[in-house]
Amino acid sequence: MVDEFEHICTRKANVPGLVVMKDVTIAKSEFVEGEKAVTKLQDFQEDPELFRYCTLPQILKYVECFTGPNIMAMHTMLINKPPDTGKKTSRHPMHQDLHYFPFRPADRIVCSWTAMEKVHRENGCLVVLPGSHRGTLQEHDYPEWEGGVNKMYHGVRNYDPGHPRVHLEMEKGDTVFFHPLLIHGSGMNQTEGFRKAISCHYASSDCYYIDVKGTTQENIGNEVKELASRKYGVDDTVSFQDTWALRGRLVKGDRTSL
Ligand SMILES: CC(C)CC(=O)SCCNC(=O)CCNC(=O)[C@H](O)C(C)(C)COP(=O)(O)OP(=O)(O)OC[C@H]1O[C@@H](n2cnc3c(N)ncnc32)[C@H](O)[C@@H]1OP(=O)(O)O
Ligand SMILES: Nc1ncnc2c1ncn2[C@@H]1O[C@H](COP(=O)(O)OP(=O)(O)OP(=O)(O)O)[C@@H](O)[C@H]1O
Ligand SMILES: O=C(O)CCC(=O)C(=O)O
Ligand SMILES: [Fe+2]
Ligand SMILES: [Mg+2]
Repeated sequence: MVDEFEHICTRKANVPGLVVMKDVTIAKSEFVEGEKAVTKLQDFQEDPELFRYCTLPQILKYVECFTGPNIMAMHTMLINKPPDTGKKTSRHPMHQDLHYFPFRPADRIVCSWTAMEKVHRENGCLVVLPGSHRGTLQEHDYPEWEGGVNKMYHGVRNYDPGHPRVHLEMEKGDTVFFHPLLIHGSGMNQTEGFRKAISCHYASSDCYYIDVKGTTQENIGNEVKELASRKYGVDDTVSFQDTWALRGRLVKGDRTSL
C-alpha cells in the first residue's frame, strides 16, 4: 500500500474520484513535487490495492460488532502527515467525524485507523478526549490559527485545552476503532519523516440519510457541495447526501439503504 501511495503521488496511477491534497502551506508557497507534497489521499475506493485495506477480514471482524452484517465503506483516507513547515498546519484540530456525515444512527458508524509506521507524540499521533463519544455532536468551525488551517479541517468550537487527553502511540500495523462522536485530532509532526496512516469509516448500510439544513452540520454540507460543483461541474441537484451515496461501497452483506 505504501508502494501504491508512491505510484499515485508520482502520477503513475490515475484513480477516478481520488482527491490528492497538499498541506495548505505547501500548496500556497513552497514548490514540492511527488509524495513530499501530499498530505492526504481521500476517496481511494476505486483503487483496488488501497481499497483492499477496507476489505481485510481481520478489520471487518471488529467492524461488524458495531455495524452489524450489512457493511458499507463510506469514507477512505491515507494520511501522510508531513514534517511541519513551521506554521503548525500539520496539526489536525480536535473534531468529531460525525460532523461530516449526513447519516445516522451514530452508533452504527465506526472508524478504523491503522498506523503504517510507528506513530508517537513527536510525529503527531492521534490525540483523543476519553469518554467524549458519550456526548452530543458539537458545533464545528475553522480554528483561529495564525499559520493557517487546511481546507475542511474544522475543529470543535470552544475547544477546552484543559480537558484530559490521551495520546495514542501505536506500532506499525496497530489499529484503533473509534466512535464518530469521539473528539480527536492529531498534533504537529516535529520529525523529518512523513507519518503515514490508512483509515476507513464504515457504516451499517441500514443507516439512513438526514437533512442537515438548520443543524450544526449545515456549514460543512455547504462547503462540500461547493467543492463538488467546482470539481465535477455538478449543479445544485447533487446533494450533500448524494456525495456520500456515490462514494460508499458495500464490503459485506446487502446494500439496504445507504
Ligand atoms: C471524517 C473525515 C471526512 C474528516 C476529514 O477528512 S477532514 C478534511 C477534509 N478535507 C477535505 O476533504 C479537503 C480535500 N481537499 C481538496 O478537495 C483539495 O485538495 C483542495 C483543498 C480543494 C485543493 O484542490 P486542488 O485540486 O489541489 O487545487 P489547487 O492546487 O488548484 O488549489 C486550489 C486552491 O486551493 C488552495 N489549496 C490547496 N490545498 C489547500 C489546502 N490544503 N488547504 C487550503 N487551501 C488549499 C490553493 O492554494 C488554491 O488557492 P487559490 O490559489 O485559488 O487561492
Ligand atoms: N484551538 C484548537 N481547536 C481545536 N483543536 C486544537 C486547538 N489547539 C490544539 N488543538 C488540537 O489538540 C491536539 C493536541 O495538539 P497539541 O499540539 O496542542 O499537543 P500535542 O501535539 O498533543 O502535544 P505536544 O506538542 O505538547 O507534544 C491536536 O489535535 C491539535 O490539533
Ligand atoms: O490521521 C490523522 O491525523 C487524523 C485524521 C482525522 O481524524 C480525519 O481526517 O478525520
Ligand atoms: Fe477524524
Ligand atoms: Mg503538538
